[in-house]
Amino acid sequence: MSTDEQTPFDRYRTRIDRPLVRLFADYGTSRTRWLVIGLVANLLAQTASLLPPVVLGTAIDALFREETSEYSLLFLPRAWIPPGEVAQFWLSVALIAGSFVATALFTWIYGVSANFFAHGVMHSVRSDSFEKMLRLDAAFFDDKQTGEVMSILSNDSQNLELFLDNALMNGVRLIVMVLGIAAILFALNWQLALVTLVAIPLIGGFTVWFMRVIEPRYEARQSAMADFNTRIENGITGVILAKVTGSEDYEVDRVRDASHGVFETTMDVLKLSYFYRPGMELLAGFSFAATFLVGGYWILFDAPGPLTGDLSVGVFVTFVFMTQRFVAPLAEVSNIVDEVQNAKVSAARVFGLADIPVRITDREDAKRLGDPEGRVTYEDVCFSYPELLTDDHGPAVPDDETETDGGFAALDGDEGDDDSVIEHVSFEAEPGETVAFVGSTGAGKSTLCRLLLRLYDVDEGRVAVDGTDIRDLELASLRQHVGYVSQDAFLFDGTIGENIRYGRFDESDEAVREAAEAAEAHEFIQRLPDGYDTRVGERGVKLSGGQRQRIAIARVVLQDPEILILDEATSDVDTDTEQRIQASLDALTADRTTFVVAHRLSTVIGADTILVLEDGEVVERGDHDTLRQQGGRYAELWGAQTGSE
Ligand SMILES: Nc1ncnc2c1ncn2[C@@H]1O[C@H](COP(=O)(O)OP(=O)(O)OP(=O)(O)O)[C@@H](O)[C@H]1O
Repeated sequence: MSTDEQTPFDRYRTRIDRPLVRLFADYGTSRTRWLVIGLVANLLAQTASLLPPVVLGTAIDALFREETSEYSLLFLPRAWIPPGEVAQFWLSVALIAGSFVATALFTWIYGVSANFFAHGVMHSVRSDSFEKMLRLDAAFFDDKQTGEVMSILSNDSQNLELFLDNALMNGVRLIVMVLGIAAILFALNWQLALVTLVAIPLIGGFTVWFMRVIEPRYEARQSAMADFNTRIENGITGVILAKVTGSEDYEVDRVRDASHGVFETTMDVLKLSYFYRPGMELLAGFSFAATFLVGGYWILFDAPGPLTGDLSVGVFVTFVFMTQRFVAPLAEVSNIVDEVQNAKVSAARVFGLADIPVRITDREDAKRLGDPEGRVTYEDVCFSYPELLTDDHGPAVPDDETETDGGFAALDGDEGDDDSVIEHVSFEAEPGETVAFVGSTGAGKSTLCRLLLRLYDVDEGRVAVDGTDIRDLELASLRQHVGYVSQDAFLFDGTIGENIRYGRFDESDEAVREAAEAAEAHEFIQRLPDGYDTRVGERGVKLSGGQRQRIAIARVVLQDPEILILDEATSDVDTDTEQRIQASLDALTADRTTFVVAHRLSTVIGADTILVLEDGEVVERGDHDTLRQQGGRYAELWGAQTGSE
């Protein structure tokens, strides 16, 4: 995917307004308790940590100097201060020790609560994003979206986590520190406080500028990361193809290019970050140096320049300590800004995914498909694959709220019917009948099957089961009654038993074995070292194509649906096995409505109806004998395959 090509994710992402506010609104509110406890504890921890320098300053002036002044503390009522230097000394010790203990205790409370909040939010974000991904229309996965989704689940989740547990709490700490310190310094000596705090507006201005210029760079980096993930994903999935075509160098170059994109965009971010970070430290350092210079001069000589009054050593020491205390959190502003910016972009991507409308879903008044008889009707069905709109096709994002196509547009539309995959197809399959789709490659056979599963919706006409439009049925109940064995039988990493049981998780071992027997799979499974407990490897790579297909057939036998789709279900097995499977398939399909897609016409001889498709249109229909006698396209195909006239 080139970076100038916008994916639906990009399109919905750019519409997200204030993503971090939405993060709190959607995910934070149910966990406010933890957030509030965390914030309060953080506040108390930071306040307690400010006490020691104040107590130290007072102790210096009231106890340790020759000319002592009165012992008074900003936060302690005068009546609570004991008379006598020794008692005051012990009070100081107790206050300093107590504030360290309080800081430790509140830091622990805030750490635990803040993390409960942050990780709780992340848990929900991750699970919701995955669920959303799984519920997206099949058409999304026709495009290269996997890398994007992977990025959201890993990279973006991590960014949000950093924001929620680091940036948020450090931000609060920073605000408490700066405000708390400013208040204390102003109360102690407002003139010197002005000198110390003069850097604050500069720091603020510098930060606002930085946030403005860094945001587009973060977006570019995130996008480059997603491109890279997509490339890697593709590279790993296609590793065998790359090997057998000797294209390793080509793949490596493509990944290298994508990686270089990540490198360049990351450097763009870092160059600016590393300008900002030392800049911030310098400004904070100036504040410290200015305080030391002005305060030191004041004590050594007299109030400098326009400043007036006295400055005691104790107050000066408190200033020096306090200024240092706020230099450190200020230097952290850069990290906080980094994390906030990253999180903004990531949250927008998370909500970009969340906002992609799902078109193929249950209608509000959808009916459950009970125990269907299995009559299937296609009425004047037209279909073309939806295209995820790019700029060439107009905006994918609905311009007004009435448009609900979810960023899809059918390819035909205004551009004529050139891209139509199915054109005005009508037929009916009575319960228990077998209908075969034959025709040259790309004629639309598999597409017709996918329409019955509602992986896509028809553009015109309707597909009905027992007379009800499948768009009016609950999707799950429809799919429960339609079994599907496709050309490329997919297996999950897991055991053979688990794969047969997939979708019917409660079935007994006995039922699994019977299903395998019906699919002619039991024999080879038994010969495997761990039988039904043998792991099949990622995507089932440890099994042959034919073995995978037989497991997929066993899965559908176990499902026991009223309607069955066998889309080249036996294309990967040898003729011998095919004949054996065919016998069991015949038993399986006898009383079910069955759709068979097959290139080997010998497998469809027994079908009640054979539909011959050409470019999405039914050009011939009838049973085997009728079609052979017609001497048309079917007879031609039959002749080519069998060598007979
Ligand atoms: N997911 C998709 N997105 C866009 N176009 C598709 C998609 N799947 C198939 N097509 C196109 O639709 C047309 C019909 O494809 P389909 O898979 O239905 O053909 P088929 O008759 O089953 O072919 P085969 O015998 O090779 O399996 C083809 O032109 C194909 O390029």
